[in-house]
Amino acid sequence: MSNTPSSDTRSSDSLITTDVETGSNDRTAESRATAVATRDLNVYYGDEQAIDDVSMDIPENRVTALIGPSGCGKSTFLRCINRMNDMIEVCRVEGEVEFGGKNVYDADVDPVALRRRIGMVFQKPNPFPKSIRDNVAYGLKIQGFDGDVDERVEESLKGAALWDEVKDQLDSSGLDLSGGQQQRLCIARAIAPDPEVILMDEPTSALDPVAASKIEDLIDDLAEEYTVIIVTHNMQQAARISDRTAVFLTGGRLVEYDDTAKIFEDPEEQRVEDYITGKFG
Ligand SMILES: Nc1ncnc2c1ncn2[C@@H]1O[C@H](COP(=O)(O)OP(=O)(O)OP(=O)(O)O)[C@@H](O)[C@H]1O
Repeated sequence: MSNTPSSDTRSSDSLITTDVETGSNDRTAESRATAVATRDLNVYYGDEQAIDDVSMDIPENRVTALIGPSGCGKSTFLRCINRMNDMIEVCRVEGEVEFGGKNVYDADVDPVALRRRIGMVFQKPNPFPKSIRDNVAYGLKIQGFDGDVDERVEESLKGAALWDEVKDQLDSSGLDLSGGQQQRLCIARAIAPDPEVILMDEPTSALDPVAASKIEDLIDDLAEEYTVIIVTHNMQQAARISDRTAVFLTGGRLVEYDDTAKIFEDPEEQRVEDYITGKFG
């Protein structure tokens, strides 16, 4: 969302070569059911068009990366999926986002219920000024969860690879954790309501390389259970962790969308090659 490049972002742009490591995970390339599909999606902020007629099928239980230069609409696209753009008054969405057999923009879709099924993790870790336990339990309370909250908190913290580090301090403030731990706490909070899809908007760009690397490993694990859609400026990160990559270019156009290895090793479009080899962006 920010317009400023951050520590782990632009520096890597010119490093993409044919040696770039892609598809290091164990997931196979077999075709998957579609978790989320957009159809003729157009998004405007007032008179300015931010997404231009994007139709895209996003596979379930895979990591899909959205890459492209600053301002090309990646965050806008991500926010359409769970209707976070509803919060922006000047934002207008045309077209469809299909999820769970419905267009999420249908009048009878409750955005709050939608966001329980499509969780979100932001660029800057944003824990609540509450205990670690309450941070994770927060969404459960809102949804009237009637199971064992402590058990779900433990499962979620384990799922976010944080349990071992915090199990003896669940009543301490989430704000006392390191940045990387805070981001994993936010991931635990996002997975506690047991969503199907997790949206991540540059989740490592505010973190040091070690913390970022832990989150990358975690994203790989999360794809076992969830569909992960991630915006990143860091092309090496996209190459390392994603199965599919969508390249957006100026004006919110989806220029190429394919298996990650294909995008990084043999893209169809010259503009995509120029972008990933650092000729612009
Ligand atoms: N809340 C908003 N109000 C008005 N215009 C906006 C708003 N958010 C984004 N835009 C505009 O929409 C376009 C796409 O922005 P968006 O943040 O989606 O791009 P991005 O690719 O995620 O950028 P970045 O990589 O810098 O985060 C830009 O021209 C931006 O200025």
